[in-house]
Amino acid sequence: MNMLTVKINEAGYEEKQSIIKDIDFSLSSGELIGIIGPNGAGKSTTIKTILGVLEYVNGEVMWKKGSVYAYIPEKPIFYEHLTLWEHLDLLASINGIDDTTLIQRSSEFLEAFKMEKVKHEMPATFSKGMQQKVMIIQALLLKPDVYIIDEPFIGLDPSAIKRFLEIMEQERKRGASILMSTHVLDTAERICDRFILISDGTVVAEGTLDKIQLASGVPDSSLLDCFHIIAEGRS
Ligand SMILES: Nc1ncnc2c1ncn2[C@@H]1O[C@H](COP(=O)(O)OP(=O)(O)OP(=O)(O)O)[C@@H](O)[C@H]1O
Repeated sequence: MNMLTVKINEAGYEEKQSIIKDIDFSLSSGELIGIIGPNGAGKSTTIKTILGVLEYVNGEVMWKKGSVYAYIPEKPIFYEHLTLWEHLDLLASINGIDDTTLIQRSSEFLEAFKMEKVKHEMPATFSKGMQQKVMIIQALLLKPDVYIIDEPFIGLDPSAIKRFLEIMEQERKRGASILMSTHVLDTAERICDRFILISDGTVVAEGTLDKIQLASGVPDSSLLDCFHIIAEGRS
C-alpha cells in the first residue's frame, strides 16, 4: 500500500525556478527509502517539496488519506524559552495525545536516548547531538505513519545511532514508512530497501542495491562506489 506518492515535474524556491526536476517515486507501508546524492544535489529540496513548503511546485505529492507524518530536520529548531519536557507536552497537546500516552512514550524514548536527566533544561542550550535526539524523540512521540528524515546520523554518538536504528526497525515492523536522506552510505546500504540517487537536481539512478550496482556497471560494488561512479562520473 502506498503511503506517499511523489511526482515532481519541477520545483524551486521561487516561481518557475527549477532546482529539482523529474523526481517520481512512491513509498509503501513499512518501506525505507534512502535519498542519496552529492552536496547541493537537491535532497533537502526534494524533502521540502514533499513537506509542501516550497514556493514553486509543478507536480503532485499525494499522501495516503488520514496518514500522519513526522519530519526530523537536519537543523533542529526549538522554542527558546521552553524546556525539553515543555516541548514534548506542547507537541502532545497540539496532536491530541493524552497525558498517560505522553508520559509513557516520552519516558521510553528519553531513557533510550539518555535524555531523562536533562528533560527540564532548555534544548537551545544542548549540544548538537542532544538537539538531534530531541527532534527524534518529538517525531517518535507522534507514532506517525511516515517519517521524513533529513540526515539523521551526523551528530549522534554511536550508541544513539544504534538505538535510533533499532527503534526505526521496530517502527517499520509496525508498518511505518521512512524516507531518509543521508551521506552515511555504509549505514544506508545496510538498512534501506531502495535508494534514490539524485545528482544536479534529478534522479540519476534508483532502486535496490542490485539495480544501482547494475546502473553503475560494477555488479559487486558498495553503495559508496556506485555513488562515485554514477553521481560523480568516477571509477
Ligand atoms: N532556501 C533556498 N533558496 C534558494 N536556493 C536554495 C535554498 N536552499 C537550497 N537552495 C539551492 O538548491 C540546490 C539544492 O540544495 P539542497 O539543499 O536541496 O541540496 P542537498 O542535496 O540537500 O545538499 P547537502 O548534501 O549539501 O545537504 C542548491 O543549489 C542550493 O543552493
